[in-house]
Amino acid sequence: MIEAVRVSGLTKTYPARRGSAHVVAAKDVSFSLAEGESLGLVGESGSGKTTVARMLVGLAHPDSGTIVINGRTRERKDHGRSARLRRAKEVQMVFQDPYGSLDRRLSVETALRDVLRWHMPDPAKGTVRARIAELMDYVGLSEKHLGSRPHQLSGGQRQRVAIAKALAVDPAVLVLDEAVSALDVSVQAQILTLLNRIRAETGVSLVFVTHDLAVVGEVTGEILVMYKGEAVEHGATAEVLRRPRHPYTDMLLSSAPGPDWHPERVSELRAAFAGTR
Ligand SMILES: Nc1ncnc2c1ncn2[C@@H]1O[C@H](COP(=O)(O)OP(=O)(O)OP(=O)(O)O)[C@@H](O)[C@H]1O
Repeated sequence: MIEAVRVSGLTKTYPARRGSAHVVAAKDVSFSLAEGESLGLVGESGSGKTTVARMLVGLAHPDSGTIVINGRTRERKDHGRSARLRRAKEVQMVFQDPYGSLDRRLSVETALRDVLRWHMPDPAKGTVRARIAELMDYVGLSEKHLGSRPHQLSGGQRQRVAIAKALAVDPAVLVLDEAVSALDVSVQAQILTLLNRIRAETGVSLVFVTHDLAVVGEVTGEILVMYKGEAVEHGATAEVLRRPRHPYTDMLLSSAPGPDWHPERVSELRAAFAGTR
């Protein structure tokens, strides 16, 4: 099994601001992920999921700990064009709001072409066009969408374009931060199916950040549950969802609407969990 990601002891503290104390957003978080596998990072709002995701893609820097992707340890001093290109091929991120990664002025074709040109300064004739067609096919969009600008597409289609853009450079790891949270359930299901297919076909590893346990059950083999910056439970998704060992996971499951949902259990579990801290 080839390891795509190894994260060890990641810690990140945001300094105190006027009127508020410092925040330990991530504390000693460790996990690894094999090529072509997927990991769910779950927890309530503020539990530190996004902080870990941002550190993975280099948008935030850990105070301590290491990130190794494709066998290379991330160095803070890595900058310049070649370092940026290399990092882009290591890891890409898809956000909840596709406008975060899509320029409203650019057509789908131009957006994809720009990324590909950046990575292939001198492509052989027809290579870029062929790769655009391949990417569109991957994400289930047709040629007629090539001329569309983001606002002319549906939310699901925009997210497909954001995924195509992220995949354009053939990254080892794709980090998806609440990438389907804003979509209708039926569109969500289509995008999750698409991600499963892409993972199987390309071998890309997925880190799926979400507060939604139903989503995590659909697309991840492993789950890491975060609470106040710490990883409180980590295991096979099916096992953790079926038999959570930590009271916080139990609480998350009980607060997620589903066939076994017992709202009255939430405050009980919350109190029990507070007692374990
Ligand atoms: N740039 C920042 N400056 C100061 N504090 C921050 C910053 N980013 C995050 N935090 C704090 O760090 C903690 C973890 O935030 P983070 O966004 O990682 O959590 P999350 O689980 O992803 O939550 P959400 O789902 O709401 O984004 C929170 O208390 C948050 O307020």
